[in-house]
Amino acid sequence: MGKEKKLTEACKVFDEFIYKCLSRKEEEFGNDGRVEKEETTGLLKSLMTSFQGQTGTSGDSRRFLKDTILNLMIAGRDTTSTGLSWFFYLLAQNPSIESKIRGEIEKEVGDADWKSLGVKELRGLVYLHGGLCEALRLYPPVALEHKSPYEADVLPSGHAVNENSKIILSFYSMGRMEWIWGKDCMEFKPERWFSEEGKGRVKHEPSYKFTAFHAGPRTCLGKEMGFIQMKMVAIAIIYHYHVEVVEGHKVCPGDSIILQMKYGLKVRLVPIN
Ligand code: HEM
Repeated sequence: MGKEKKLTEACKVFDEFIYKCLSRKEEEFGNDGRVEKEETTGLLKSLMTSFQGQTGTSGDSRRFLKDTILNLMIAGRDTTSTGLSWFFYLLAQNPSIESKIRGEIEKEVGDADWKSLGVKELRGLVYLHGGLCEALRLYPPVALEHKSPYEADVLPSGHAVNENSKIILSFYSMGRMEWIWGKDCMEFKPERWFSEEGKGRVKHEPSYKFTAFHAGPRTCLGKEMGFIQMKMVAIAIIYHYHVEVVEGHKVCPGDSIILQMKYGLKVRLVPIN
């Protein structure tokens, strides 16, 4: 019926797609299904190597692998794309920051072969890193979280909770609280993330303060990967284009688990000469 039927059909499409990818890789490995460690490149091959013989709770090793891949796809897709949309929206409101980031990219990356860009080169892009952190602070893709305690407990605030309590955390609100981020908490300010110890270094903020990736034992496993993906896309766009939001286009959050834009982000890309 309705949404449930659509969801069941969508799950089937996902499963078929992932099983097909698995079959292709299995063919590469030959009939005995063994994967030699030295040959392993890419995420799928790495997972297949590490999961050999493991079945998870399903008791089926192929299903376990499929579910893990699906989990990574769901966790890592809309979060990074939503983070990037809000980042470009904020850049469009702050063209001077866009220019500073472009200057940094030209200095640190320049005409380098884009395909060979690695984590080392990305580390030097502190302005870009600060800008992305600001976008995630002001518009965290996972804006709300809820948790229930395992057993009755007392929170550090003094509030008593029991196993039926539902604790709602608003990362969106926390990113905009003056007592956490200071008087300029509503400003998009990449400099907030510069270390005071030395030029060109990023300031570390504890995950219980910068909560976009959650904190504690169930913190995001793909944080570093998410930053790498967002930086690669941001560099490629900012280096070549100035981004303008189309005049009159309405930007506001939609009603979804992920803080997506209700009407998307319509932009005009103006080539940089
Ligand atoms: C801007 C990008 C991202 C943001 C803001 C983000 C945010 C989060 C948050 C808030 C959680 C906690 C969810 C919860 O407890 O209910 C989480 C969990 C998780 N994330 Fe991310 N994420 C991002 C990118 C990624 C990427 C790229 C991957 C992997 C490809 C990934 C994999 C995961 C996984 C596997 C978990 C579950 C961890 C666990 O429960 O033990 N994330 N993420």
